[in-house]
Amino acid sequence: MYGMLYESVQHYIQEEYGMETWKKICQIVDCKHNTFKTHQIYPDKLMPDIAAALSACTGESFDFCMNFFGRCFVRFFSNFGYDKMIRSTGRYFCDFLQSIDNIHLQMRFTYPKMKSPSMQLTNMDDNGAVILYRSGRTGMSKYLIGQMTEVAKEFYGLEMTAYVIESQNDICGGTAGPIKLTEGPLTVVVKYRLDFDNRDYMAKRVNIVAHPTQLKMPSVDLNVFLELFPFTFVLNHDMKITLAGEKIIETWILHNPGVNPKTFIGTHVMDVFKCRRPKDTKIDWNTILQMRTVLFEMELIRTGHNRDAYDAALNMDYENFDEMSLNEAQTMALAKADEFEKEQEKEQEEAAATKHDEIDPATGQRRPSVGLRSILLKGQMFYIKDVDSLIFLCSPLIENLDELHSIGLYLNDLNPHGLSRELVMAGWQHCSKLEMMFEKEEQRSDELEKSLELADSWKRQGDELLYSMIPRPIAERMRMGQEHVCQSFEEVSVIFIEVMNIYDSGSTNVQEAMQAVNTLNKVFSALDEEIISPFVYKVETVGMVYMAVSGAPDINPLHAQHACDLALRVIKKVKSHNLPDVAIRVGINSGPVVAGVVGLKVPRYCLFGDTVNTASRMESSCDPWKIQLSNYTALKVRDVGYKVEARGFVKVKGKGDMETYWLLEGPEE
Ligand code: HEM
Ligand SMILES: Nc1nc2c(ncn2[C@@H]2O[C@H](COP(=O)(O)OP(=O)(O)OP(=O)(O)O)[C@@H](O)[C@H]2O)c(=O)[nH]1
Repeated sequence: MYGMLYESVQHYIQEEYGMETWKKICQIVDCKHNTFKTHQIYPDKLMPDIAAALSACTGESFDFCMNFFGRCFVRFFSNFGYDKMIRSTGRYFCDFLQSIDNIHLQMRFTYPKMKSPSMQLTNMDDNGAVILYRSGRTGMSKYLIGQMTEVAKEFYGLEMTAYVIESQNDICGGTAGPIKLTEGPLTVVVKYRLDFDNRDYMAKRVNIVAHPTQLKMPSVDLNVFLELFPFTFVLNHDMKITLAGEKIIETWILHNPGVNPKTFIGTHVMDVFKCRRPKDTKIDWNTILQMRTVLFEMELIRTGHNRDAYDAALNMDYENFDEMSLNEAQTMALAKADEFEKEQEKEQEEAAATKHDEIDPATGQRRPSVGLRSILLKGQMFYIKDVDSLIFLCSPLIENLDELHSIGLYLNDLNPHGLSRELVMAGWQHCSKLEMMFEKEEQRSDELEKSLELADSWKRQGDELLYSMIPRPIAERMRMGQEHVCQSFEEVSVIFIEVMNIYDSGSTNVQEAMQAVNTLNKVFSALDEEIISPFVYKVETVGMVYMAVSGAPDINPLHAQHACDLALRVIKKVKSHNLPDVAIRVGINSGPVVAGVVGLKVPRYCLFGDTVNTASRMESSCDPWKIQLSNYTALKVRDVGYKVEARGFVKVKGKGDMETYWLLEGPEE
């Protein structure tokens, strides 16, 4: 189903139920589309699925939601200017109800793959009307009620109530899908009673019938009709073709080269035509008599090329074949047969080359057939009392020049007074203009999608950069506009790691400096890989020193263990890199700190307090490849199974003698 219907649903759900509800619905139905493209086709099941999800989110019934979507569509398409089309269908609501099919037919160029429903008015009275809806889609019957209710109110100022009189296959559809009792597509048929004040319309009809001065005119010979409408045909009570215009016969021969031309007259209409609209209509005398306001679409059946039958029609005797003895018609027919034969072979090769499933899985729509198109006649069935027959007054529905050619017709075949020629030319211009517009729109929406993806990736990179400078929870709070103030923490564990023997600061050798940077980058990257948020957070690197903390900004009672685990992991990891001469040493201390973001240009998350100073001293007074813990930290982890060894008293700058410990191992796994 075209995206336009989904755009209206998304627009009004966001407007009336809020963005959060829409996001929740997208989650429930697993819809990945940020936006719906008007002219793109999406799976039909999405509509009932969204209704079921909205029903779950709001507690409204499924029918209420589908009705709401129908009303949204009418309100939404007014933004596209289609309201003018609705208002121009007629003075009264009944005029509109009789034109819905035609409205969709006008949309064929804009929505070429549209599979619109058919609606026909079967009865009307002062208090309303009865309408018959047919569709190949399930779940839309309440949607239609919403549309008609909204049109009656918005465009005709009428309060209308509608209810279902009888229905067939009217199930809600969606992911569960329609329950197919028989093979082939499901046809939904629903008969509605519409109650509204219809007195003006009924009164108008009486006046028109009663007043016009009906001049007594001589009756017209039916053949005149057939000249005026060369694609017309006449049906008797058995629905057999008794008369037909020359163009429809000629087209039929063209499409059935192997069949005797004379068999067209006298054949049952359904042996040479398929009734495309209204869908699933029983073609018998009484039914058709009731449907004289309905627009029919009849498609000519093509039996394709059949050489043997063709020759029979030409009663050719190939044994004593003498090209010179052929008459003109036979020569033409023979040439046509050869031409068709070549075209059929080419099409069969093309069809084989591009063999694909009949139904496009993405949209559930039937793929267009390959090869010659048959002709579609659109018109109305009129009863002519004088000859007690039905006449199908119609014109070919041909959208553009390509289709005209594919049917094997020319502009001259189309009756000059009809609109078919204009339709073809307009369609052709319209199509080429529209194709250009579609391409532009597709380009624009693809560019939009790309720029959205680019913006997303920039945002992600920006976030990563930000989180590398400021812990995520702090950054999120600042992004919400919360002023970040300093925070004090009762107890954290601060870890200092220094990379040793990496560079002689007195050296002026550029090569050595670059080597040192590369090695340092390798080591620091290895340390970064061991930082597991939110247990440990990297605070900064200053020179050869890497500083981390556990217990801030996310409070963590196991901060001492997590700090020791990190230290043990990094010693093991850096050792495994076997970098020549390089060593590291680690110092850890636990205690209170104050933490906050400082600076505007390059904001940094910093820790303050003596705990930090002491942790730094634990590192700067540590031996290579060792982990030195302050007394407080060692006692904390020793109680939970970490192996520590007393180092004794160490003279620590600015602290005097301090009792410290080596960390040997983690708790038994
Ligand atoms: C005037 C502007 C209108 C436009 C541009 C329009 C266009 C469309 C389009 C594109 C579809 C989707 C068909 C597909 O994707 O195969 C559709 C379906 C539908 N339209 Fe319209 N339409 C219009 C008016 C109406 C009105 C006034 C009604 C009824 C009151 C109506 C009844 C429906 C229904 C019930 C469907 C659902 C499809 C189904 O049941 O099979 N439309 N329409
Ligand atoms: N990387 C880093 N080091 C810190 C931080 N706070 C303190 N230190 C270090 O911890 C050690 C002890 O700090 P203080 O007791 O203030 O010593 P100081 O006199 O400022 O500096 P020294 O010259 O090292 O004695 C010093 O080497 C500081 O560089 C910090 O936030 N980041």
